[in-house]
This record gives sequence, C-alpha cells and structure tokens, in this order.
Amino acid sequence: MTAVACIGGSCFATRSGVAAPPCAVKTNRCYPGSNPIAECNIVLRTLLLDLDGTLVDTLPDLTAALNRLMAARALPPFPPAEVATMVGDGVAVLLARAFAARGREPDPEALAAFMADYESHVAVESRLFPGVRPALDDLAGQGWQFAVCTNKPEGAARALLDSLGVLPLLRAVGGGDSFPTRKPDPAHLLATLARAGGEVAQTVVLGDHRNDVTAARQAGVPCIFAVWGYGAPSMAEGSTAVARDFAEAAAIANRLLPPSR
Ligand SMILES: O=C(O)COP(=O)(O)O
Ligand SMILES: [Mg+2]
Repeated sequence: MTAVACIGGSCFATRSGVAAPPCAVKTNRCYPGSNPIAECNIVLRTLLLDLDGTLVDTLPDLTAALNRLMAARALPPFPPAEVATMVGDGVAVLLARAFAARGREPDPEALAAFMADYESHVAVESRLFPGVRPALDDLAGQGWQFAVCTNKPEGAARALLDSLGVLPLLRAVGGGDSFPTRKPDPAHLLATLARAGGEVAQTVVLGDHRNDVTAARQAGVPCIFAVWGYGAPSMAEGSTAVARDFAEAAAIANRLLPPSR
C-alpha cells in the first residue's frame, strides 16, 4: 500500500501503508520511488477540462440519440447545429429544450430512454477535437495534470472518455450528477479539482460555454474559452483568454500559469 510521508519540508511516497502525518507541503506528484526533493514538493498544475464541445465533439452522437427519441414519439428530428445550441446544461435541460422546440414537455420516460440509448452509443461518431492528444501529452510532460468537469452524467462521460482512450490521462472526472450542484455553480469545479488533488491557485479551466466561464470566475480560476466548441461567441464574455484550437489553448494555459520553479 502506498502512503505519503512528510519530514521537515519534504514529502515522499512510502510503501509502508503508514498514514501520512499532517503536512503543509503539497504532494500530488508522489509515487513509490519518487525523489522526495525533486518531485514531491511540486504542485502539479491542473487543466480542468470541459467535455462536450471542448475535449470531444459529441454532437453527432448526441444528435443521433436525440433524434431516435424524437422519432419514437413521431416528432421531427433536429439538425446538429440546432442541437449544439441546446447542449451545455446537462441532459435533462437538453431534453426540455428539444421538447419545447416541438411545443411539448418531455414525457416521464424520455430521460431514462435517452440516457440508456446514448450511453450505449456514446462514442459511435464522437471524436477528440483535433490536436487534443498531442497537446495533452505535451502538457503532461511539462507538469500538468488533467481533470474533466462536465455537466454530462459521470457514467456516460467515463464511458466516452474510456472509448476514446483518454480516461487514463485524467486524475478525476466530475459529472453533472457527481455532486449536489453542477456548472455554472463553482462548487462543481472545486469538487472536481479536489478529487484531482489540485489547487485553485494552480488551475486553469478550459471550456466552451458560459457555464464554464461563470463557474471558473466564481471559483477564482482563469478560464480559456474554446471557440471551436458549441457556445456562441458571446459566451466568451468574462473569460480570461480565447483560444482558436486546442494547441493554442495549451500555449495560453502555460502562459497563464508558468511552472512554479
Ligand atoms: O451535458 C451537457 O449539456 C454539456 O456537457 P459539458 O459540460 O461537458 O459541456
Ligand atoms: Mg461544453
């Protein structure tokens, strides 16, 4: 069993399983065999990533599942561009908006039916946005860790991230149903960050929606707005910076939060 032990100003991993004493030094990079001086005193910078429209282009599978739900109710389908305007506040709100556009309210079975269908077709056509994988690998090499904070339910988010091979890169996933509240409530970001063992002062948010910008501002974390996502350009208002692609977002994150030593 691995634990973290702290002596004086240094922290190190131990296999003893002995509980770590209280320690003021940050240790989120301690692993068995870590060098106690060179590695364990570093606080990793955390890039807190939104999922839909930021990390993954989920629109094709969201649209397909929504349109199957509509078809089962003899309602007309939506084009992806219209679905994009409905994404960002979680699945229940997506369905409320879609049914409202057809002059209805969701029937009592709609949410469960949609989730069962979507979860089993979560990565048919959904793909990482261009440049995501190399940028994450690059950032990891520079001392960044990653967590996903999404309004998508955590189970579907994990299934999607797993299918796309990025789940192992993440220290935490905070879904729309993981905590009592979700974005734009900053508590969603902060709880996800806590799961990742990160720190507010060493964190940057990257997101494509007003909800990401609002949550980050209220959490006291800089926010990079992803213009390649689904949010209208006006949603960038209040963000710290705007990025046109994932590589640019990575460069901005490094500028906003240079290595601490
Ligand atoms: O599920 C949604 O509506 C949006 O999810 P996101 O927070 O990852 O953009
Ligand atoms: Mg999003």
